[in-house]
Amino acid sequence: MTPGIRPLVAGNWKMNGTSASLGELREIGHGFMRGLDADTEALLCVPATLLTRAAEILASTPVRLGGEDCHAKASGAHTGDISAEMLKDAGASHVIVGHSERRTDHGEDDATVRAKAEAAWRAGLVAIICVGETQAERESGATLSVLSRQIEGSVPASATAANMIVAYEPVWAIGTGLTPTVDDVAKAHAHIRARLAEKLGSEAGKVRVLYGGSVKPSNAVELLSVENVDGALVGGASLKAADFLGIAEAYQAM
Ligand SMILES: O=C(CO)COP(=O)(O)O
Repeated sequence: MTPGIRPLVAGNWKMNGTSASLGELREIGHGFMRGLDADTEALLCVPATLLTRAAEILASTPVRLGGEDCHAKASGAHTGDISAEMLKDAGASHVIVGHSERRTDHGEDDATVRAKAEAAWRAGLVAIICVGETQAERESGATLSVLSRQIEGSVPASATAANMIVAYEPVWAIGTGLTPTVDDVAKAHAHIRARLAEKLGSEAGKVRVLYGGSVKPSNAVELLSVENVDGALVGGASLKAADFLGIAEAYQAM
């Protein structure tokens, strides 16, 4: 945690969820209304097909909604793509950009990610910019240099703590059940904070830096109590209300 930063527990449903999953979403909303630590913010990033209904369900709860990606343009001839403006219109306040699955599956590079973050701001959304090294990069000792390059390339110079969140997601830890050691998480997050400070000055001290990659209720306290870890970006465990609420409860245990 970072003194003065309100932690955020964010879910990323990825390409999961149909109307049958809305019950879990409702339960998550109720869980946060039942008084989970008021100092912890909650966000669910869901497939665009669910946003409108999710917005209705979560309207009376403190849980915010996000998209999982956006196009860099506001509108136009881009079949199958969704703009930040459309996400906003459907009820989103946030959008994930540069997730490693987008970088890999769709060949998105840092410049694309930066353009998407700027598109998010144009639409009034908060951009959650993801960075993280692959297994091979980790094994070759390149973790910190990869993070430097991604921060340099993906984070626009006009980023602020109000319009951007950074998520450190080691690619090898996503969906594998593997997590870095607490020491490695601390080093990566301190490095990200330092690179942000070079770019954004004192504003960097207020930017939320989330950890993502196999976060679950049983490891949440350990991972979320690391210095400079200001919350979690949760994949698989955000699909079940009990698991997601269990992770959010980690902050009450601190
Ligand atoms: O990619 C992630 C969140 O964006 C992490 O996914 P898992 O929590 O399933 O490892």
